[in-house]
Amino acid sequence: MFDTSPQLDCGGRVLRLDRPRVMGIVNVTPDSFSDGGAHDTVEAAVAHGLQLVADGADLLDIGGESTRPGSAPVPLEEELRRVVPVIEQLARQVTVPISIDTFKPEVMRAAVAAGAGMINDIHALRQDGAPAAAAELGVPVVLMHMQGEPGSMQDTPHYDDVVAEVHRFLADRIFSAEMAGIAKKNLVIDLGFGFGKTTDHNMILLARSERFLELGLPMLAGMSRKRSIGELTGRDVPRERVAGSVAAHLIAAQRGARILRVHDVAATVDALKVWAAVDAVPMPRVD
Ligand SMILES: Nc1nc2ncc(COP(=O)(O)OP(=O)(O)O)nc2c(=O)[nH]1
Repeated sequence: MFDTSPQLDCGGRVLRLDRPRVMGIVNVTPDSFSDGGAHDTVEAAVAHGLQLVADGADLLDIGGESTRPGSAPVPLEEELRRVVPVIEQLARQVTVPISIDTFKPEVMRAAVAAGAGMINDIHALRQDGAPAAAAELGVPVVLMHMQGEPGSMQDTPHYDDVVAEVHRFLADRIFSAEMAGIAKKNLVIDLGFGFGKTTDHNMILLARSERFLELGLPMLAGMSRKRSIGELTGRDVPRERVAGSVAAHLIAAQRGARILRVHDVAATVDALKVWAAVDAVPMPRVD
């Protein structure tokens, strides 16, 4: 069922998947929905990445383009200007793997050349040139489900069966990636919480996320501070959605997610320590 090779080789930096791992988010953007502008200089982004590693992050995800609902695309040169120096400096200062959150093949190439060891593609390699770039770079790739485009995806998301449709999409993207020459052991799936989905859709996917383990790949979950958490908790301010985010990611971990993409690393690491202690208790013998 679940891929038995419990690790990813991220450009020489190994990410073990024997237990849920925490991916710390470093958004080098002026407009990310929850922390836009907080780390949009190289110095601030590097300092934030170092802090997240100190807080216990097992890997970092560097993003130079906000994909929040209604966001506008960022030109290639601007995205490169934002992320490459941050990756270069962090790769020299931390030993954990670094992921690049992009769907542009040119950014993938520049980021890996700068020291990134994983590609996090919210478009699941659908951009022209992305499959070839990912195959040539040979680093793990996150394939995420999205319905529509960030600019309009939350207008009227609709599914006849959200689980079946997301499952079918991911199975198709896995096949397409393998046809492009990407080894299956280098693939990670992501249900894409909040990407063309209502809160009901997100909760159905979270509740049924074990269904996706049959695809035989590690699963990433990313609900951190998102609108659905705000709707469920009544917390309008994204930074105030920590407890709800931690709860959602614990549930995702219990249902098989092995990478949790979060803003609040310390709180998530603490919660996983409690979960691991309970998870370690042996099942009672059934004689
Ligand atoms: N694989 C994956 N990547 C993602 N990248 C960005 C966001 C959006 O969150 P954030 O980066 O905090 O906001 P913004 O896109 O506004 O920078 N969510 C995901 C996600 O759920 N999964």
